[in-house]
Amino acid sequence: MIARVALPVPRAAPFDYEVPPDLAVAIGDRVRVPFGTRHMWGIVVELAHEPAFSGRLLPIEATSGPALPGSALELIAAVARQSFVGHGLALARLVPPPSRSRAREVELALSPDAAPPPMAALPSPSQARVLAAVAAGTTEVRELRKLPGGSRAVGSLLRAGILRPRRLPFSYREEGNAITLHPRQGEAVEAIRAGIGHGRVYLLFGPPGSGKTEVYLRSAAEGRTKGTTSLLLAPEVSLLPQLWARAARVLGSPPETYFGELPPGERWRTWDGAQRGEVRCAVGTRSAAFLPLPNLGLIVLDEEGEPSYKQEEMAPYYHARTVAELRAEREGAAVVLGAAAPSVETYFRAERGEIGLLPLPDRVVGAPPAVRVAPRGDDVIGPILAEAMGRHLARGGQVLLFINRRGFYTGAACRCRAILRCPQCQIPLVFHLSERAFRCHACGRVVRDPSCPNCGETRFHLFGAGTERAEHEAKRLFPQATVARLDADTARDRDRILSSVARGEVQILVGAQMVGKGLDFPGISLVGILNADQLLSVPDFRAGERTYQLIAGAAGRAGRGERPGEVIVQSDQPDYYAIRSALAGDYTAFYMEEMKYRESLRYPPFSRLVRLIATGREAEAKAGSLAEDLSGHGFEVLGPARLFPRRGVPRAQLLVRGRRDVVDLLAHALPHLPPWLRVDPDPMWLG
Ligand SMILES: Nc1ncnc2c1ncn2[C@@H]1O[C@H](COP(=O)(O)OP(=O)(O)OP(=O)(O)O)[C@@H](O)[C@H]1O
Ligand SMILES: [Zn+2]
Repeated sequence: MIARVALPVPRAAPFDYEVPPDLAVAIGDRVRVPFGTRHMWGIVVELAHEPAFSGRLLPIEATSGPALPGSALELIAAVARQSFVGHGLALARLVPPPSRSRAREVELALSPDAAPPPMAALPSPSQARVLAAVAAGTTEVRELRKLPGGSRAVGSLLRAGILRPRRLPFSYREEGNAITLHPRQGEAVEAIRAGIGHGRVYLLFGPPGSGKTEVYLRSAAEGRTKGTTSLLLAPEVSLLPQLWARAARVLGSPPETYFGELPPGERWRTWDGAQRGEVRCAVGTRSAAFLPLPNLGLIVLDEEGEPSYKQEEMAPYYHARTVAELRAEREGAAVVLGAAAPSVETYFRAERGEIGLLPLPDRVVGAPPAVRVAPRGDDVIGPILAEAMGRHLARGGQVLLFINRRGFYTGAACRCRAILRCPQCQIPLVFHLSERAFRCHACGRVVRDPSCPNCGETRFHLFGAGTERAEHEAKRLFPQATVARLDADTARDRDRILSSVARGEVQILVGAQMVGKGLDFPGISLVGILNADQLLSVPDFRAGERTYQLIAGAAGRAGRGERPGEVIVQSDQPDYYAIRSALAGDYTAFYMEEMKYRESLRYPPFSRLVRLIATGREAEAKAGSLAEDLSGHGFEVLGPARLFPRRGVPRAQLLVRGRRDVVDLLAHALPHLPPWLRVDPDPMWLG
């Protein structure tokens, strides 16, 4: 017997190995094989009697763990094809390796009102000490082990199911009172329920606070009564605690979690549980779209327009929406794309009837906020915003300040007018106060005492504002208030920060991207968007769409409770269509204008783009001859354009523009990619 094994090497077809007679090997099995002078783990994708390879075949050495289901193998093969990488590489990057889950924190597994354990199971003195400590709030295993007999006691309590590992990092709790759906919500749930099992795709389109999340959860609950499972995806880890807590309330039991930052043991636990059919519902970020839940009935992408749904850092490049739709086709799952500001591509499909449109036109809580523009001026927090902050704080409201850059100063200029740049990536360096140093946001390099490469000067004029500076200004203006900052640099404390905002202990929350989305904090009455124009300065065909999404999303955080909401947008270009329509909360007005622009330049949805990135020596020249080649084959090619180097490696890109079939045509034209070339279909960003 021959096994074809997909190995984690780029762009290679599966390799043939011999199955030793004493080893049982099935499709989907993880196997260890010799490869060159090394050993590698791969996955069996096919069994055959005749080898396709004429040389001597080497035997499989070992197998490990449960087999991957066929549906997951095929799904990942389809994703690998679309992003021009080998099946083995895609499997290695998308399927977590088996790993033991180690509890770092524990909690009591019994609810307080549960029946006491039987006499025979009463804890020993050391177990009693551990239980008392957990009940008193010590949840870290490291601390509990320090108690006399603690190590063994923690282990036996975990095995007995009296303690359980805490599913970090979620401490957010949602108190449940039953909600009666509004008629529009009820209709949406009904439509989605009917689509489960038929692979239908819907756009659930409603402004912030229109009750979309409630619809996702009720649909998942409907699916559960039909015996199907659900996947609920959010664009950011920071949104998972709330989604998790609300899902636990509506579904009656907590969902599992899956996202890149989870410790390996936890990731494997969720994946393996899904494979075994033990998971009914999971919440996660884009990578959770691959979780092999059997009987998948529903996949939800909340805030589907968010670019973070696209994996663009590492092959296989994929968009969680595409993965969801592949699963709709193959597994019959209904897909719900929820958004207040959908991507233009998705709205276009809904408008043409290619996917179902489920509108939720009204806010279910509070009234729409009052939105005002204020000139940007020289202050990070201008006088109009400062006045409003004072007013809201005095009344006990919470304030959210949104700024799209992190760091303190976002640029440094020399007297000779040179801008301080990363020596390897050429992008402007950002000053971070926390490190008292400059940092490159592309490669992470830290520069402590820079001097001008042009004239040697060591003093610079610092300009621009990021989250750190906004935090600093907020503290200066309101010394009595508790100010917290949530951005990629404080993400480790995310759970603590969000919980204290939820408890009302933080008066002013300053944040980048991640605070602008679906957070639902009823205490926030004022939202200030510090520099709306900054969003537009990105030279990209999605700049307008991003601007609309970020303003509308951040504005949607205001006034979700009893207090009426107010939004102040600092901008010097309030008449620019993306800003004007975001201020009015009018997505369709934005969409109409945006479509004119996209059509005039033939950008998506009027075409499909594929980005080809050449890296390494002679990148531009290689891209140039590839461009000639592809043009010769009838492709419309834009470029080559030189990109900023990344970590000192030169880069250049081509864009290929075509119709729906352009990815397939290109795959035919480029059957063997050279190692210096990467292919990213439907790119989010072109720069
Ligand atoms: N039918 C309803 N009756 C009363 N309250 C509701 C109803 N539906 C939802 N809510 C509540 O209204 C608030 C907003 O709803 P939800 O979070 O579902 O809206 P959303 O559209 O998902 O918002 P966003 O897009 O801003 O995240 C929540 O606190 C939710 O519990
Ligand atoms: Zn750099």
